Amino acid sequence: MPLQSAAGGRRRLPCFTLRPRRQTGRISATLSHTQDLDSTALVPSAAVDGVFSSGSIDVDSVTEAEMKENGFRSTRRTKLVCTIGPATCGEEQLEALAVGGMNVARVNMCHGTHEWHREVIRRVRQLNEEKGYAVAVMMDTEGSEIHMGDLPTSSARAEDGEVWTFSVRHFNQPLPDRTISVNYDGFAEDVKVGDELLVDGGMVRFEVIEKIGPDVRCHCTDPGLLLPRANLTFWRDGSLVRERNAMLPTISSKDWLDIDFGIAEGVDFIAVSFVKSAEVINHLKSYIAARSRGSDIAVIAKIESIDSLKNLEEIIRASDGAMVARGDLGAQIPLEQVPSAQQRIVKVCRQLNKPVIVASQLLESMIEYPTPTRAEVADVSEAVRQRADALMLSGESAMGQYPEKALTVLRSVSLRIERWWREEKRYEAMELPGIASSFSDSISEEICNSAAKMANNLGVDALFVYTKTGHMASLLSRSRPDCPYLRSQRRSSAADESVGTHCLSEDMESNLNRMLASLSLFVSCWSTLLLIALEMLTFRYLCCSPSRSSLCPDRRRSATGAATAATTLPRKFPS
Ligand SMILES: Nc1ncnc2c1ncn2[C@@H]1O[C@H](COP(=O)(O)OP(=O)(O)O)[C@@H](O)[C@H]1O
Ligand SMILES: C=C(OP(=O)(O)O)C(=O)O
Repeated sequence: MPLQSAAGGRRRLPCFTLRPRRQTGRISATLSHTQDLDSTALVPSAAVDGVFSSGSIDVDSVTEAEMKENGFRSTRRTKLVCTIGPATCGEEQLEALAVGGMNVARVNMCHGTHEWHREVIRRVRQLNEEKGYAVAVMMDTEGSEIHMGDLPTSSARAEDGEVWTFSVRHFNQPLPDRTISVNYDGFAEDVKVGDELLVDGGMVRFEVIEKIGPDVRCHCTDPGLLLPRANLTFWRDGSLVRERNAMLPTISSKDWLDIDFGIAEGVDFIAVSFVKSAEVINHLKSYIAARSRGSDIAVIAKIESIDSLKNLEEIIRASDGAMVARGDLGAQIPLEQVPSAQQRIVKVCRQLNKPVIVASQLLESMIEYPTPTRAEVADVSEAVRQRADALMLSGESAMGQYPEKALTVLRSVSLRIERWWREEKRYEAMELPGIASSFSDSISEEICNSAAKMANNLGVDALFVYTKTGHMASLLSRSRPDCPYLRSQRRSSAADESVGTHCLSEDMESNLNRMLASLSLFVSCWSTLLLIALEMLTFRYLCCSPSRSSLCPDRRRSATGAATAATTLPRKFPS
């Protein structure tokens, strides 16, 4: 369905943005698991993203297709992040991912040049503009990790018993045979003979057998594939050696240049690698605010180190979201602790109302094979069951042979588990401690918790939230209602109003009536659509008989200033 632009022109509007700053009046991408119609903010998980404005509902073309195919309640809530690399950087490949449900394109600054990343970002924006997708862009910083340099080929294989040299010398390509450059000058000084050297968290293992100046000769003990710029950690007597590494700044001078690039390119998210404390997040946020006034680039903290686990709550509070970066995390803590760390991070994010991405090796075997292992499917299912907001593909989409198939697996497993959750766990209470810092916030929180519960108990098709800042919508999504919600956000900045998006009236009833009329276009196949609407300004409970097409308000006001409304939308077309 072509969508009505805020300015009145007919065009498709990308849904799913993080912010409307350059695309005011369009739907923008979120990481929200909850799909909200009007995702102009980074909303934690649960709804259909889109904007209700000027009497129309704007959703991106993929969500629109999903709504038509699966119905409101079964639209996908789990957002999908794809790392873009050589396998997916072309226009056609990017479009195939967008069609397949990619919500966020991630570019990893560890690889590629600014020109390469700029071109990818331009292509994503162009797809949004021209074809109605709403794919957000996430820039991931390299961070101050110790890693290998580039390899002469896209990968190399280290075999059992082979001797390889890790060197801090600056080589001209091609590198000598079985030689790997290391980015950290202190490496040769820090390691000791007998240390264990883990590539990519243990995908390949070596033992240090000799140090010769800048060269460290190692014996391969666990063979495997070496990928360019893979992370390196070294272990001594069973413990990670991290003293020197822990002293490195979280954001290196190269990262600052990349961040400037990201700000200039208007990325939607900046993911910060190896965050150790909340301080760096606050610092980056101030930097972004100073560099680009009015910018709402969301800062995602990658939880991938012992320090980040130690300071988890304060880091998540300071950030706009978090990523469970299991690749590097698994190199810093024993592998068997990664699942419980993931569960903890997801839970803290849910509680603090911050979106969380579960990343790395979800479908690792699909780098080479067209079908995932059963264990990988179980891993994806578990992340969805934990109610993570988003799942991320890394090598599977960046350099794998089956990026689209991997995305299809993520999408179908997410949909299946979400449905299972709705059907089987319908009345399971959520453990959501209060997070409000004021009485009025507490009111919002209680309303949202109750509305989600009511929506689940009544089996409603959608929640409608009328929100000024997006806060109510975000609180609603924290409760992960079974149904999607539609967000009407009344924008208030001068910039927004100047392009005519300040379009909702104070009269909730008329907003709802207009929204219902628009909604009927999406729900032609259902007999009724039961809605609950929330508004903070006035308390109203609205309902209407299934046979009436407009709201029949049973209005009750209270001094608290909270509001809910429920209505049914009649069948529009014969089944
Ligand atoms: N921009 C790029 N250019 C080339 N290769 C890339 C790019 N982005 C990702 N890759 C490849 O995909 C793999 C997985 O991507 P990612 O998880 O982002 O990187 P890493 O594991 O190195 O942190 C990388 O190891 C690299 O081989
Ligand atoms: C996502 C991760 O980060 P990167 O790809 O930058 O190593 C990870 O370590 O899991």
